[in-house]
Amino acid sequence: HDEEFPPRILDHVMKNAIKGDVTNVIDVIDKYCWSVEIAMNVGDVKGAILDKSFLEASPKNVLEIGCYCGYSALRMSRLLKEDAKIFTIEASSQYADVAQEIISFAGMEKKVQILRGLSDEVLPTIAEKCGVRTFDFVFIDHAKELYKRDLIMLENLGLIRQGTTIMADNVIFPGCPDYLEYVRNSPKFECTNYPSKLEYCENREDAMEKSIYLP
Ligand SMILES: Cc1ncccc1-c1cc(O)c2nc[nH]c(=O)c2c1
Ligand SMILES: [Mg+2]
Repeated sequence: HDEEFPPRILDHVMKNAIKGDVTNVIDVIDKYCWSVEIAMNVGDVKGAILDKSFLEASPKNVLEIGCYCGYSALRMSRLLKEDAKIFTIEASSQYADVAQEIISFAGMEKKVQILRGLSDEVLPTIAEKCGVRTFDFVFIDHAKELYKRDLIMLENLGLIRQGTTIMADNVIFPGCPDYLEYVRNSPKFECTNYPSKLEYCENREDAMEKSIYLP
């Protein structure tokens, strides 16, 4: 991916969005990505699917794996209930720097905490570091080859509980066949597929997969 997109979107947001207005920041990012250049945000169409599952779950503790520029963290933060929080893991310090700026510009820095590092390095200590026992909602949107490994890690570390909702982006494109096979064949997960399109595209199929953990 174009390494230079993050600084460009940050600059565009600072110049064109309303400081402290999270809905406007989201809208400005979507308009830019539809009109100027595609970026790997979950986007507005799949974002609406994420919103709906998020509201149904009404979570207190939220985990995101793959923050990128903070777009999906902002989408979820605007729907958070009182004293709820989002913890988002980002391995790229360049992405994390930009995400921090965008999240702060939108006024959501108290609701979203970025954890810098690789998911398999952050997850083992996240409970005590963040003062969280289990997560109520998890959004997986990082590298497709790590989805299955990280879900198994969440289970083994006891970071998900009876009823936790796990949403996964890109289960068609780029696609994560081993993850899908794992959750759909496991008796511990109730899965629902939401067909959609790749962000900011009209003609490429993608989908989100919702998995409710029922151990
Ligand atoms: C945008 C895009 N274009 C062509 C090929 C792949 C992608 C793409 C789309 C996404 O939503 C992604 N989400 C998380 N991590 C990714 O690597 C990723 C990549
Ligand atoms: Mg994605």
